[in-house]
Amino acid sequence: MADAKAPVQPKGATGVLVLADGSVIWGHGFGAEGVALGEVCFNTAMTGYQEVMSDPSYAGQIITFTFPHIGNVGANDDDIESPNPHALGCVVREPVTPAANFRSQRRFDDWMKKWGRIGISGVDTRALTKRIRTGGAPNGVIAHNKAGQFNIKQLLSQARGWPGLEGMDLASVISATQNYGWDDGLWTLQGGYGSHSGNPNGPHVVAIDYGMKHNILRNLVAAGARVTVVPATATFDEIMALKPAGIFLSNGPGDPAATGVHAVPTIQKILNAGLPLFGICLGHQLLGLAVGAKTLKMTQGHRGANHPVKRLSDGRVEITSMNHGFAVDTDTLPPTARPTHISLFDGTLAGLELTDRPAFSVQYHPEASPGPQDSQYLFQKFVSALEPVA
Ligand SMILES: NC(=O)CC[C@H](N)C(=O)O
Repeated sequence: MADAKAPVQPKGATGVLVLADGSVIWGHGFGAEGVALGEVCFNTAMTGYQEVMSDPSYAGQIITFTFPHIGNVGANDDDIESPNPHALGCVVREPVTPAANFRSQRRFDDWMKKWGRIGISGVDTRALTKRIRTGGAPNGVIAHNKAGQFNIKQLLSQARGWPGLEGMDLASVISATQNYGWDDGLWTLQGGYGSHSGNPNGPHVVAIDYGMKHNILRNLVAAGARVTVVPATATFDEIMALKPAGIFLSNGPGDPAATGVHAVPTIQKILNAGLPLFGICLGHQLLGLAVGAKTLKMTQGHRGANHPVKRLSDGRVEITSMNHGFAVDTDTLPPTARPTHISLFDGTLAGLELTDRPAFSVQYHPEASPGPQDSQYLFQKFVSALEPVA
Protein backbone atom coordinates (compact mmCIF):
# COMPACT_ATOMS: atom_id res chain seq x y z
CA MET A 1 0.00 0.00 0.00
CA ALA A 2 2.78 2.35 0.95
CA ASP A 3 4.62 2.19 -2.31
CA ALA A 4 1.49 2.64 -4.40
CA LYS A 5 1.21 6.20 -3.09
CA ALA A 6 4.89 7.03 -3.50
CA PRO A 7 5.50 9.11 -6.62
CA VAL A 8 8.93 8.85 -8.21
CA GLN A 9 11.33 11.33 -6.64
CA PRO A 10 11.31 14.43 -8.83
CA LYS A 11 14.68 15.72 -10.01
CA GLY A 12 16.15 18.18 -7.53
CA ALA A 13 13.84 17.22 -4.65
CA THR A 14 15.76 17.84 -1.43
CA GLY A 15 12.91 17.55 1.04
CA VAL A 16 10.18 15.04 1.70
CA LEU A 17 7.23 14.51 3.99
CA VAL A 18 6.29 10.88 4.55
CA LEU A 19 2.98 10.20 6.27
CA ALA A 20 2.11 7.09 8.23
CA ASP A 21 -0.52 6.14 5.65
CA GLY A 22 2.23 5.73 3.06
CA SER A 23 1.89 9.09 1.30
CA VAL A 24 5.15 10.57 0.09
CA ILE A 25 5.11 14.32 -0.58
CA TRP A 26 8.19 15.79 -2.23
CA GLY A 27 9.52 19.33 -1.97
CA HIS A 28 12.65 21.43 -1.48
CA GLY A 29 14.35 21.28 1.87
CA PHE A 30 15.37 24.40 3.78
CA GLY A 31 16.67 25.12 7.26
CA ALA A 32 18.51 22.26 8.93
CA GLU A 33 19.21 18.96 7.20
CA GLY A 34 18.00 15.82 8.93
CA VAL A 35 14.89 13.93 9.87
CA ALA A 36 12.14 14.80 12.38
CA LEU A 37 9.17 12.77 13.47
CA GLY A 38 5.86 14.07 14.80
CA GLU A 39 2.20 14.88 14.22
CA VAL A 40 1.48 16.85 11.04
CA CYS A 41 -1.02 19.63 11.72
CA PHE A 42 -1.93 22.88 9.94
CA ASN A 43 -2.08 26.51 11.01
CA THR A 44 -4.09 29.11 9.08
CA ALA A 45 -2.52 32.30 10.52
CA MET A 46 -1.46 34.73 7.78
CA THR A 47 1.23 36.35 9.93
CA GLY A 48 3.40 35.38 12.88
CA TYR A 49 5.20 32.27 11.63
CA GLN A 50 8.09 32.91 14.00
CA GLU A 51 5.75 33.11 17.02
CA VAL A 52 4.02 29.94 15.86
CA MET A 53 7.28 28.04 15.40
CA SER A 54 8.54 29.14 18.83
CA ASP A 55 5.28 28.41 20.72
CA PRO A 56 6.27 25.52 23.03
CA SER A 57 2.80 23.99 22.60
CA TYR A 58 3.97 22.80 19.16
CA ALA A 59 6.58 20.43 20.59
CA GLY A 60 6.20 17.09 18.81
CA GLN A 61 4.48 18.66 15.80
CA ILE A 62 5.25 19.52 12.17
CA ILE A 63 3.28 22.55 10.98
CA THR A 64 1.75 22.97 7.55
CA PHE A 65 1.26 26.70 7.00
CA THR A 66 -1.78 27.38 4.82
CA PHE A 67 -0.59 30.93 4.08
CA PRO A 68 1.58 30.49 0.97
CA HIS A 69 4.34 33.06 1.64
CA ILE A 70 6.14 31.99 4.77
CA GLY A 71 9.49 33.59 5.50
CA ASN A 72 8.92 36.75 3.49
CA VAL A 73 9.49 39.09 6.46
CA GLY A 74 12.51 37.23 7.75
CA ALA A 75 13.27 36.49 11.39
CA ASN A 76 14.23 38.64 14.37
CA ASP A 77 15.08 38.20 18.04
CA ASP A 78 11.89 39.85 19.32
CA ASP A 79 9.02 37.95 17.73
CA ILE A 80 9.55 34.76 19.65
CA GLU A 81 7.47 33.00 22.26
CA SER A 82 10.37 31.06 23.76
CA PRO A 83 14.10 31.25 23.10
CA ASN A 84 14.02 28.60 20.36
CA PRO A 85 11.52 26.99 18.00
CA HIS A 86 9.66 24.01 19.46
CA ALA A 87 7.79 22.88 16.37
CA LEU A 88 9.95 20.22 14.73
CA GLY A 89 9.58 21.61 11.26
CA CYS A 90 7.27 23.24 8.77
CA VAL A 91 5.76 22.60 5.37
CA VAL A 92 5.19 25.61 3.12
CA ARG A 93 3.98 26.41 -0.38
CA GLU A 94 6.43 28.96 -1.81
CA PRO A 95 10.21 28.93 -1.46
CA VAL A 96 11.54 31.15 1.33
CA THR A 97 12.56 34.48 -0.22
CA PRO A 98 15.07 37.09 1.03
CA ALA A 99 13.67 38.91 4.06
CA ALA A 100 11.68 42.05 3.21
CA ASN A 101 11.09 43.85 6.49
CA PHE A 102 12.97 46.54 8.38
CA ARG A 103 12.81 44.49 11.60
CA SER A 104 14.37 41.40 10.05
CA GLN A 105 17.77 40.31 11.38
CA ARG A 106 18.19 37.18 9.27
CA ARG A 107 16.43 35.07 6.71
CA PHE A 108 13.77 32.69 8.01
CA ASP A 109 15.54 29.66 6.54
CA ASP A 110 18.78 30.69 8.31
CA TRP A 111 16.86 31.00 11.59
CA MET A 112 15.42 27.52 11.08
CA LYS A 113 18.87 26.17 10.35
CA LYS A 114 20.39 27.88 13.39
CA TRP A 115 17.90 26.07 15.61
CA GLY A 116 18.08 22.71 13.85
CA ARG A 117 14.58 22.88 12.44
CA ILE A 118 13.62 21.36 9.09
CA GLY A 119 11.45 23.00 6.44
CA ILE A 120 10.18 21.91 3.05
CA SER A 121 8.74 24.21 0.42
CA GLY A 122 7.03 23.60 -2.90
CA VAL A 123 4.31 21.48 -1.32
CA ASP A 124 0.64 21.66 -2.32
CA THR A 125 -0.31 22.79 1.18
CA ARG A 126 -3.94 23.26 0.19
CA ALA A 127 -4.27 19.57 -0.70
CA LEU A 128 -2.41 18.52 2.46
CA THR A 129 -4.62 20.74 4.63
CA LYS A 130 -7.81 19.37 3.06
CA ARG A 131 -6.70 15.89 3.80
CA ILE A 132 -5.88 16.71 7.45
CA ARG A 133 -9.25 18.43 7.68
CA THR A 134 -11.09 15.27 6.72
CA GLY A 135 -8.78 12.51 7.89
CA GLY A 136 -7.29 14.08 11.02
CA ALA A 137 -3.69 15.07 11.83
CA PRO A 138 -1.45 12.18 10.71
CA ASN A 139 1.88 11.10 12.12
CA GLY A 140 4.69 11.76 9.72
CA VAL A 141 8.38 12.33 9.06
CA ILE A 142 9.88 15.47 7.55
CA ALA A 143 13.32 15.08 6.00
CA HIS A 144 15.82 17.41 4.33
CA ASN A 145 18.92 16.22 2.52
CA LYS A 146 20.84 18.50 0.17
CA ALA A 147 22.02 15.56 -1.92
CA GLY A 148 18.43 14.37 -2.29
CA GLN A 149 19.18 11.01 -0.73
CA PHE A 150 16.26 9.54 1.15
CA ASN A 151 15.45 6.06 2.34
CA ILE A 152 11.69 6.26 1.96
CA LYS A 153 11.09 2.76 3.34
CA GLN A 154 12.95 3.63 6.50
CA LEU A 155 11.20 7.01 6.85
CA LEU A 156 7.85 5.28 6.45
CA SER A 157 8.61 2.73 9.11
CA GLN A 158 9.69 5.57 11.44
CA ALA A 159 6.38 7.38 10.79
CA ARG A 160 4.44 4.20 11.46
CA GLY A 161 6.41 3.41 14.58
CA TRP A 162 5.79 6.76 16.26
CA PRO A 163 3.13 6.28 18.96
CA GLY A 164 1.41 9.65 18.42
CA LEU A 165 0.73 12.59 20.75
CA GLU A 166 -2.03 10.86 22.68
CA GLY A 167 -0.67 9.75 26.03
CA MET A 168 2.45 11.94 25.73
CA ASP A 169 3.38 14.17 28.66
CA LEU A 170 5.57 16.68 26.83
CA ALA A 171 4.96 19.53 29.27
CA SER A 172 7.20 17.96 31.93
CA VAL A 173 9.97 17.58 29.35
CA ILE A 174 10.07 21.23 28.26
CA SER A 175 9.05 23.04 31.45
CA ALA A 176 11.50 25.38 33.21
CA THR A 177 13.67 23.51 35.69
CA GLN A 178 13.84 26.32 38.24
CA ASN A 179 11.89 29.38 39.36
CA TYR A 180 12.49 32.72 37.69
CA GLY A 181 11.01 36.21 37.85
CA TRP A 182 9.62 37.91 34.74
CA ASP A 183 9.30 41.64 34.21
CA ASP A 184 9.16 42.31 30.47
CA GLY A 185 5.97 43.99 29.35
CA LEU A 186 4.33 44.18 25.95
CA TRP A 187 6.36 45.08 22.87
CA THR A 188 6.31 48.60 21.43
CA LEU A 189 7.93 49.88 18.27
CA GLN A 190 9.80 52.57 20.21
CA GLY A 191 11.00 50.58 23.19
CA GLY A 192 10.80 46.89 22.29
CA TYR A 193 10.23 44.96 25.53
CA GLY A 194 12.94 46.90 27.35
CA SER A 195 11.12 50.09 28.24
CA HIS A 196 8.71 48.25 30.53
CA SER A 197 9.31 46.74 33.89
CA GLY A 198 7.27 44.66 36.26
CA ASN A 199 5.32 46.19 39.08
CA PRO A 200 7.18 45.12 42.28
CA ASN A 201 4.17 46.13 44.36
CA GLY A 202 1.63 44.41 42.15
CA PRO A 203 -0.23 41.27 43.18
CA HIS A 204 2.06 38.26 43.02
CA VAL A 205 1.09 35.80 40.28
CA VAL A 206 2.82 32.42 40.34
CA ALA A 207 2.71 31.02 36.82
CA ILE A 208 3.13 27.27 36.43
CA ASP A 209 5.16 26.56 33.31
CA TYR A 210 3.87 23.64 31.25
CA GLY A 211 5.42 25.16 28.10
CA MET A 212 4.70 28.86 28.58
CA LYS A 213 4.42 31.39 25.76
CA HIS A 214 6.26 34.55 26.72
CA ASN A 215 3.47 36.85 25.62
CA ILE A 216 1.33 35.46 28.42
CA LEU A 217 3.94 36.62 30.93
CA ARG A 218 4.23 40.01 29.18
CA ASN A 219 0.45 40.41 29.40
CA LEU A 220 0.38 39.50 33.10
CA VAL A 221 3.06 42.16 33.73
CA ALA A 222 1.19 44.69 31.58
CA ALA A 223 -1.93 44.01 33.65
CA GLY A 224 0.02 45.04 36.77
CA ALA A 225 1.16 41.74 38.27
CA ARG A 226 4.49 40.76 39.79
CA VAL A 227 5.26 37.44 38.14
CA THR A 228 7.23 34.38 39.22
CA VAL A 229 7.41 31.34 36.96
CA VAL A 230 7.72 27.89 38.55
CA PRO A 231 8.41 24.49 36.96
CA ALA A 232 5.56 22.09 36.18
CA THR A 233 6.92 19.89 38.96
CA ALA A 234 6.58 22.57 41.69
CA THR A 235 4.70 21.18 44.67
CA PHE A 236 1.76 22.88 46.37
CA ASP A 237 3.96 23.72 49.37
CA GLU A 238 6.68 25.22 47.16
CA ILE A 239 4.07 27.34 45.40
CA MET A 240 2.47 28.49 48.65
CA ALA A 241 5.89 29.41 50.06
CA LEU A 242 6.02 32.13 47.37
CA LYS A 243 2.89 33.71 48.91
CA PRO A 244 0.93 33.97 45.67
CA ALA A 245 -2.07 36.22 45.28
CA GLY A 246 -3.12 34.16 42.26
CA ILE A 247 -2.04 31.18 40.19
CA PHE A 248 -1.71 31.00 36.43
CA LEU A 249 -1.71 27.67 34.52
CA SER A 250 0.10 27.93 31.19
CA ASN A 251 -0.37 26.53 27.72
CA GLY A 252 1.80 23.62 26.69
CA PRO A 253 2.33 20.66 24.37
CA GLY A 254 1.15 17.07 24.41
CA ASP A 255 -1.83 15.27 25.87
CA PRO A 256 -3.46 17.05 28.84
CA ALA A 257 -4.57 13.74 30.35
CA ALA A 258 -0.95 12.55 30.47
CA THR A 259 0.31 15.80 32.01
CA GLY A 260 -2.69 15.81 34.33
CA VAL A 261 -1.44 12.70 36.11
CA HIS A 262 1.20 14.89 37.84
CA ALA A 263 -0.45 18.31 37.55
CA VAL A 264 -4.02 17.66 38.69
CA PRO A 265 -3.35 16.83 42.37
CA THR A 266 -1.44 20.12 42.77
CA ILE A 267 -4.15 22.10 40.98
CA GLN A 268 -6.82 20.51 43.18
CA LYS A 269 -4.92 21.63 46.28
CA ILE A 270 -4.67 25.16 44.84
CA LEU A 271 -8.44 25.20 44.21
CA ASN A 272 -9.17 23.91 47.70
CA ALA A 273 -7.00 26.66 49.16
CA GLY A 274 -9.36 29.13 47.45
CA LEU A 275 -6.59 30.86 45.47
CA PRO A 276 -7.73 32.74 42.36
CA LEU A 277 -6.72 30.83 39.26
CA PHE A 278 -6.56 31.52 35.52
CA GLY A 279 -5.64 28.93 32.87
CA ILE A 280 -4.93 29.14 29.16
CA CYS A 281 -5.14 26.25 26.68
CA LEU A 282 -3.32 23.31 28.33
CA GLY A 283 -3.94 25.20 31.60
CA HIS A 284 -7.66 25.26 30.75
CA GLN A 285 -7.64 21.55 29.99
CA LEU A 286 -5.85 20.81 33.28
CA LEU A 287 -8.39 22.88 35.22
CA GLY A 288 -11.14 20.85 33.52
CA LEU A 289 -9.44 17.60 34.52
CA ALA A 290 -8.95 18.89 38.08
CA VAL A 291 -12.71 19.31 38.52
CA GLY A 292 -13.43 15.87 37.13
CA ALA A 293 -14.14 16.59 33.45
CA LYS A 294 -12.53 14.59 30.64
CA THR A 295 -10.44 15.74 27.69
CA LEU A 296 -10.61 14.30 24.20
CA LYS A 297 -8.43 14.34 21.08
CA MET A 298 -9.93 16.41 18.27
CA THR A 299 -9.77 15.20 14.69
CA GLN A 300 -8.00 18.18 13.12
CA GLY A 301 -7.69 20.58 16.07
CA HIS A 302 -7.86 24.38 15.93
CA ARG A 303 -4.76 26.28 14.86
CA GLY A 304 -4.97 29.78 13.48
CA ALA A 305 -5.40 33.45 14.26
CA ASN A 306 -9.02 34.12 13.33
CA HIS A 307 -11.15 31.62 15.21
CA PRO A 308 -14.49 33.07 16.32
CA VAL A 309 -15.58 32.34 19.87
CA LYS A 310 -18.86 33.34 21.51
CA ARG A 311 -18.87 34.74 25.05
CA LEU A 312 -22.01 33.22 26.51
CA SER A 313 -22.66 35.92 29.13
CA ASP A 314 -23.55 38.56 26.54
CA GLY A 315 -23.26 36.95 23.11
CA ARG A 316 -20.18 39.00 22.18
CA VAL A 317 -17.99 37.35 19.56
CA GLU A 318 -14.23 37.40 20.09
CA ILE A 319 -11.88 36.64 17.21
CA THR A 320 -9.17 34.53 18.78
CA SER A 321 -5.83 32.90 18.28
CA MET A 322 -5.96 29.13 18.74
CA ASN A 323 -3.61 26.20 18.92
CA HIS A 324 -4.99 23.01 20.35
CA GLY A 325 -5.55 19.42 19.33
CA PHE A 326 -7.32 18.32 22.52
CA ALA A 327 -10.42 19.81 24.16
CA VAL A 328 -12.40 19.54 27.38
CA ASP A 329 -15.52 17.48 26.71
CA THR A 330 -18.43 19.81 27.65
CA ASP A 331 -20.68 16.85 28.45
CA THR A 332 -18.36 15.76 31.26
CA LEU A 333 -18.28 19.10 33.13
CA PRO A 334 -19.51 18.90 36.72
CA PRO A 335 -22.37 21.21 37.77
CA THR A 336 -19.83 23.51 39.43
CA ALA A 337 -18.07 24.25 36.10
CA ARG A 338 -19.98 26.56 33.80
CA PRO A 339 -19.14 27.01 30.10
CA THR A 340 -18.32 30.69 29.43
CA HIS A 341 -17.22 30.57 25.77
CA ILE A 342 -17.83 28.26 22.83
CA SER A 343 -16.12 27.90 19.46
CA LEU A 344 -18.33 29.18 16.65
CA PHE A 345 -16.57 26.80 14.26
CA ASP A 346 -17.67 23.57 15.88
CA GLY A 347 -19.34 24.34 19.23
CA THR A 348 -16.49 22.90 21.31
CA LEU A 349 -15.84 24.33 24.75
CA ALA A 350 -13.69 27.47 24.57
CA GLY A 351 -13.88 28.69 28.16
CA LEU A 352 -15.17 27.76 31.61
CA GLU A 353 -15.51 29.15 35.11
CA LEU A 354 -16.11 27.49 38.43
CA THR A 355 -19.15 28.52 40.41
CA ASP A 356 -17.68 27.58 43.81
CA ARG A 357 -14.09 28.83 43.37
CA PRO A 358 -12.45 31.97 41.92
CA ALA A 359 -11.16 30.10 38.87
CA PHE A 360 -11.64 30.46 35.13
CA SER A 361 -9.89 29.39 31.95
CA VAL A 362 -9.97 29.66 28.17
CA GLN A 363 -9.05 27.16 25.50
CA TYR A 364 -7.87 29.91 23.16
CA HIS A 365 -4.98 32.40 23.38
CA PRO A 366 -5.85 35.88 24.68
CA GLU A 367 -2.14 36.73 24.49
CA ALA A 368 -2.38 36.36 20.68
CA SER A 369 1.19 36.37 19.36
CA PRO A 370 0.22 35.87 16.68
CA GLY A 371 -3.37 37.00 16.40
CA PRO A 372 -6.04 39.49 17.42
CA GLN A 373 -6.25 41.13 20.83
CA ASP A 374 -10.01 40.94 21.39
CA SER A 375 -9.55 38.80 24.50
CA GLN A 376 -6.64 40.64 26.14
CA TYR A 377 -9.15 41.91 28.73
CA LEU A 378 -8.96 38.51 30.45
CA PHE A 379 -5.52 39.35 31.89
CA GLN A 380 -6.94 42.54 33.36
CA LYS A 381 -9.94 40.65 34.71
CA PHE A 382 -7.65 38.14 36.47
CA VAL A 383 -5.02 40.52 37.86
CA SER A 384 -7.38 43.29 38.92
CA ALA A 385 -9.30 40.86 41.15
CA LEU A 386 -6.15 39.84 43.05
CA GLU A 387 -5.09 41.17 46.42
CA PRO A 388 -2.20 43.66 46.10
CA VAL A 389 0.89 43.14 48.24
CA ALA A 390 0.18 44.09 51.84
N1 LIG B 1 -1.60 25.54 23.17
C1 LIG B 1 -1.80 24.59 24.07
O1 LIG B 1 -1.67 24.79 25.27
C2 LIG B 1 -2.12 23.21 23.54
C3 LIG B 1 -2.68 22.29 24.57
C4 LIG B 1 -2.64 20.82 24.15
N2 LIG B 1 -1.29 20.39 23.96
C5 LIG B 1 -3.46 20.61 22.90
O2 LIG B 1 -2.94 20.35 21.86
O3 LIG B 1 -4.65 20.71 22.93
